[in-house]
This record gives sequence, C-alpha cells and structure tokens, in this order.
Amino acid sequence: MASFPLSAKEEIVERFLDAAVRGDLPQLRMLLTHTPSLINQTGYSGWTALMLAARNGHYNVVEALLSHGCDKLPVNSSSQTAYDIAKFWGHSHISNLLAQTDDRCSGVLPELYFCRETLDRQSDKRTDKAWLEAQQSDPNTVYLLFSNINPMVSRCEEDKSSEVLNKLCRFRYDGVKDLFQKPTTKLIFLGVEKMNSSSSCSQVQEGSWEPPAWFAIGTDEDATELLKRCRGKNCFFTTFSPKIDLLTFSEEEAGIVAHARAVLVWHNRYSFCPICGSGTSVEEGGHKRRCLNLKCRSLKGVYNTCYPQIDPVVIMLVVHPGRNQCLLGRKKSYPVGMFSCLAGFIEPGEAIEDAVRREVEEESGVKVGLVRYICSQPWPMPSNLMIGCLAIATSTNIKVDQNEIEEARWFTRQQIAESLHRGANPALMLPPSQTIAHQLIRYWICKNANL
Ligand SMILES: NC(=O)C1=CN([C@@H]2O[C@H](COP(=O)(O)OP(=O)(O)OC[C@H]3O[C@@H](n4cnc5c(N)ncnc54)[C@H](OP(=O)(O)O)[C@@H]3O)[C@@H](O)[C@H]2O)C=CC1
Ligand SMILES: [Mg+2]
Ligand SMILES: [Mg+2]
Ligand SMILES: [Mg+2]
Ligand SMILES: [Zn+2]
Repeated sequence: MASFPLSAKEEIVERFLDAAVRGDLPQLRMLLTHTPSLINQTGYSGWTALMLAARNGHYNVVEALLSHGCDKLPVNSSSQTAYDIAKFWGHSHISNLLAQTDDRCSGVLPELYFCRETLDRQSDKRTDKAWLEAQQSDPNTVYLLFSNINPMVSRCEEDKSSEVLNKLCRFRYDGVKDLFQKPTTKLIFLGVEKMNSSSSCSQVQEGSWEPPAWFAIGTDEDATELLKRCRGKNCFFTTFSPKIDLLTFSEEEAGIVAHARAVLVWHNRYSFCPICGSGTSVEEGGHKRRCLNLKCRSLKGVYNTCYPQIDPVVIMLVVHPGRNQCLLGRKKSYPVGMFSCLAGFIEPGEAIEDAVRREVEEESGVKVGLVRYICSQPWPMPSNLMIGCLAIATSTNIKVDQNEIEEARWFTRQQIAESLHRGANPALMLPPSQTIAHQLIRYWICKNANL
C-alpha cells in the first residue's frame, strides 16, 4: 500500500502520541510545552495520548496529561474513554486516578451556565438608601431593560461563528430616567462591577475608581415604545421561545440575567401582601417587599413572603444497578429524539434525597437507593434552583407516568458517549451543554459513576 508523506502538523502529532505509547515523559513534556494544542489531538487510530498512556499503563504520563488539563471525555471507535481502556487492561491504579482527579481542574465539571457571578452583589448596600440614590443618577451606572421579565437584547454581530447570539442592551441614567416616574416600574440593584483588567489602572492605583453599579428595570410599558430607545439598533425582547433565547448569552451576562429574572418574576407574582392582601412597598434595592398594613403578621418575625422566592427542583441521572446504563426520559414538548434527566419540584418538608427517590419512582416506576449531590444551577425559567444528583437504581422495570413523561428508557454508556462526543445522532439527542442535565450526563461518562 502506498504511504503518503505526513504534513509537518501530522508528524508532530504522531511524535507526541508515540511518546505517550512509549511512556517517554521528557519527550511528551517538551512537545507539549512547544505546542500546547497537542494535548487532546488524535492520530490515525482515533486515540488520544491519554488513551494510549492508559492502554500501556504509563501512570506518570497520564498524571502529567491530566495536570495540563487534558480532556477525559473523548472516546475511541469502540466508544471507550481513557478510563474504560485502563480498566479493560487491568491498570486499576490508572483507572482510579482518572476517576479521582479533581473535577473542576480536569474540566469534568465546568462552571455551569447561569452560574457566573459577574457582579459583586454587595447585599449590604441594599439598605443604604442614600448610596443607592447616588448610584442611580451616576453617569457610569448601567441599566438593563426588561419588558415584564424578558430582557432587551441586541444580536451579537462581532463573531458570527460564536454560540453567543444575544447581548444585553445597556442604558445610562438619561436614557431611562423617565421610566422611574411610573409606580409600576421595578428597579433592582444587581451589584457593582468586579475589578478586572479593563478597570482604569491609574484610577485603581489612586483608589479613586468607583466600580459602576448595575440595575435591572422591569416595566410594563409598551414593548414597541421601549424599543424606540435603542435608536435604530437591531434590538428586541426575548419573548419568543425564552428557553432558547436565554441560552445564547455570554457566560458573563447569563448570570446577570438569572439574577434579574428571578427577582422580577417574584415582584410580578407578589404585588400584594400574601398574608393580609394589603399593598406593599419595595425596599432593599428591590430585594424586599414590606406590607403597608402596620398590623400585618408579616412585619413580625421571619416571613419569607417578604423576600424573593426560589423553587428548588431535583434533577437526577439515574444509573442502572449494573452501572453501565442510565435512565433518561422525554416530555412531549422536547424536540424529536431528545432525552434528558428526570426532574421534579421538591415538596414541602422533603429532603433532596427523598425528592429524588419520589420523582424517579413517580415518573418512571424505577426505585432508587443511593443518591449523591453533584452540583446546582440557577434556572431562570423563571426562578428554579436545579439541584443535580447522581442516583443508583435498585430496580430496572420502567412504568412511565404518561401525564409527565412520554417515554423513559435505559441507555448504554456507549450510546451516551457516542451522542456526547460525536453529536448529531438522530436516535438520541441530549440537552444542550448549557443545561445541568447535559453536565450530569457528561459527568457520569467521565467518572463512570464511581459513587
Ligand atoms: N436545566 C435543566 O437541565 C432542566 C430543567 N428542568 C426544569 O425543572 C422544572 C421542574 O421539572 P418538571 O419535570 O416539570 O417537574 P415535576 O416533575 O415536579 O412536574 C411538574 C408538574 O408538577 C406539578 N407541580 C407539583 N408541585 C409543583 C411545584 N411546587 N411547583 C410547580 N409545579 C408543581 C405541576 O403540575 P400542574 O401545573 O399541572 O399542577 C407541574 O406541571 C421545570 O421548570 C423545568 O424547566 C427540567 C429538566 C431539565
Ligand atoms: Mg418531572
Ligand atoms: Mg414529576
Ligand atoms: Mg413533581
Ligand atoms: Zn400584610
């Protein structure tokens, strides 16, 4: 068979992979220092350096690759991760290492969408009326406009290939001050900008830099009128299909949207005191509503009707007792072929673990034993807190509750890994990477459910 000369790039990839095969750590380190992008490259065999080192039992090479942030998720043509390969070839010290590495550092559990705290909330400033008022008219203060609970955005024109499509429209005081006259307008203090590389260096050094404050304005003004404020820019409100629109912000803006939407929806729902029905005043930068009836019980003791409400929801990846399959379900509303983790609202007086067991049994008929918390995510549709768990099933028969779920099925690790890594699988489409459901599934594939 004729052999074709390798390009310079292919040659360096092959040298790198060969170093992993032979366990030649100095050579591997040297190549990696020179060309960091080699780390997750695959050669003709479709294997990464991590897989090859795991296959041949080179512990120190696996360790070095992980410390450089190597991705543990890629699969070979048999849908095996490096973990599976190490386990198959009996290198238990390596499979243990691959299962144990710190999740955040190794990229197994990335920062979740909606979780970035871009602003410093400065909750102590919420009670400082004079400070808040001074910030409101400050020319550097940033205002975001919400029609009902939907933010005004513009299409991101800078990078057409990027997944970031929407950008929050930012206003200054002069552009929005007329809205403050309307009693139905809600003003929410979101926090102040954190110091970063773009903060003015000389001012920071002098100590005179005042980080700009950010506010969200919720208004019931006519949306068309509001859009006129953008003066011809391509702006709109995220009213259509909020679930899709809200997943196309940058990580920095997504966290701000999650905060603002959850507070604004609470104002919309709790215009009157839930205890006595009287009117309420808005306080603490929009984070508290106080009943105007001086005799109301809500003014004595701790009444959580005065503060923004959050709805806790458990979301869980249920693993088969044999550990090689997981349970996913689909609602009628999901796109064709999409399956996701089961989820459900926590009921009053219920622990997270019990809510997981109850919801799984209600929706799929499967019984669950061990439950382990993994991570959480604010989900501003409109104010859920998703509590993500892995759970081990103790039974396997499925009996779906048709009211909530259209179908539930056990999927093998291979099916999941293929869908995650190769995508575009019409038989199984997983939820997008911005969702905690996706991250729980990815976590299971990387960790192999080592609970
Ligand atoms: N980020 C992610 O990856 C995912 C997020 N989710 C989110 O999780 C949430 C809950 O999941 P879901 O499966 O719908 O929950 P459930 O399985 O608890 O079912 C919801 C239904 O239960 C009823 N219900 C019972 N208690 C409550 C309560 N306290 N609050 C609201 N409804 C209640 C409602 O029925 P009725 O209104 O008919 O009375 C509601 O339609 C959803 O809002 C969804 O957006 C879900 C999956 C993935
Ligand atoms: Mg449910
Ligand atoms: Mg349910
Ligand atoms: Mg429920
Ligand atoms: Zn009251």
